[in-house]
Amino acid sequence: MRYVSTRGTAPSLDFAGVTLAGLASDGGLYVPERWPTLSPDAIAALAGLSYVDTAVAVMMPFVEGSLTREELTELCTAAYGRFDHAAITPLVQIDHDQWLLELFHGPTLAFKDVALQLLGQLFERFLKGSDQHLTIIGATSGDTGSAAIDAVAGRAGVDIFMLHPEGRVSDVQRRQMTTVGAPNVHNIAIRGDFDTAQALVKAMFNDAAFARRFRLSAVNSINWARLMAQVVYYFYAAVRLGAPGRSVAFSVPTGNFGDVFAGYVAARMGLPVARLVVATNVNDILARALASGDYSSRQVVATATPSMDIQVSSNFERLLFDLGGRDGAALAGQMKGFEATRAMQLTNAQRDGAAGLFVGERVDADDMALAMRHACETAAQVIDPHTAIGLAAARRHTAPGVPMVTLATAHPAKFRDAVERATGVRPALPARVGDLFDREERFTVLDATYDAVSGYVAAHAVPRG
Ligand SMILES: Cc1ncc(COP(=O)(O)O)c(C=O)c1O
Ligand SMILES: N[C@@H](CCOP(=O)(O)O)C(=O)O
Repeated sequence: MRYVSTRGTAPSLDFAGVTLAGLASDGGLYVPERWPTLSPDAIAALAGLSYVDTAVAVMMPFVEGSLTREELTELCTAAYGRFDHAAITPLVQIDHDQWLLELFHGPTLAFKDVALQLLGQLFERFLKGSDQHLTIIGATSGDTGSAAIDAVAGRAGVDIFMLHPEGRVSDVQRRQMTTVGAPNVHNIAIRGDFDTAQALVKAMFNDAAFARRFRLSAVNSINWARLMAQVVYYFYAAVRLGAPGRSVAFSVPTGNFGDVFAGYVAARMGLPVARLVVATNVNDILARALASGDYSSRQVVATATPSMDIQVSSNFERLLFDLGGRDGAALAGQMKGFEATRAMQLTNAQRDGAAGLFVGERVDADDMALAMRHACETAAQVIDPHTAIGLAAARRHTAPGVPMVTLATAHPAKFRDAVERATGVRPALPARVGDLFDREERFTVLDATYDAVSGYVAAHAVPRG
């Protein structure tokens, strides 16, 4: 499988190449040159398979040329060996048509582990025998950071620099990042919001001199391998609910548009997906874009769902590319315009294409709290605030007879204060992170400027040999 950039001019790469590169050299994002498909018979054959076997069947077409089936199986077995539920991503029914897909049984208690545990394995595999040192730079609104750090902490040949917005992540999220003592982990709290952190990371990739000096790589969902691994659980859940004979709808709490884009990929691969509900908090750029075509970024508002406090959704570019006829030059122009003005209008093809599958829903703080109480009272489920945004949106779009699956993206204990405020229940931290509040924190606070951040990375990273 070859991969092409959404902005049309970066060289096409194989799977190993895109995994190590992260962002394309023209500033675009890599996507497969075509969508592989699974026939209804192949989807039916997934019934009863373990998570690892499902993962191998779904991901194999994407890694062809870079990994054998045996190698992929080995990497998936190692990646999912640290999850504390035998099903890896179990489904929980909460009423007749509503389900939760629990994605938080990995080491850092959020859906990010599903992809990042695999990405850690992939980095090790693709760097084997190379004397190149990898400098991973990433931005997090809380969950990617801890999952990525867990995946690469202590690994030889890799340093990770993770930017988070100072004071805008939960105490559990911050400590999961800042109490990891491994010397290859560098936490940076920036005086700014997540969008600024993400822009700084992209600026380092786009700084040709900087990118020549260090072998940069990405752990954010700009890295294609992240999304590929997330496609798997859409198949795993839908097959358990009757696919390919029955269509299934998904509601996805959304920020950077990675998780829900993985659902789009599953649909492009042939999974019968009835609807993808793009659930946002009041930072609703995506809900507005899907409703009116107006993709214009506003000031980020801090909410009880900090991981979704995002106004520039990185992966939306991948959707616009695919729906706009895969015209890299046109998309590059559209994105450059957005970068300059923080506003753009979707084309008719992009709007109409999205309308067939996606629907956007903005959920405010009151409806989020109501959804948390509803899950507690009717199904005895304590859910985290991000999942509650998804559930509230799901309940507005459930059609009789079509199973609606809300992606439960984080363990409620990561957001104990918000859960307690809404439900009166204070979720206990699972034993695997039990001593989090006894460990010493280590991070550097920097101004959100390019010079401050790139200077810090340059001073601590290992240059190319
Ligand atoms: C708990 C949680 N829910 C939802 C999201 C949004 O996911 P995405 O950025 O893939 O849209 C995030 C952050 O990515 C998250 O950490
Ligand atoms: N919510 C995310 C933001 C980064 O998203 P990513 O999926 O692109 O890594 C987080 O938790 O950091």
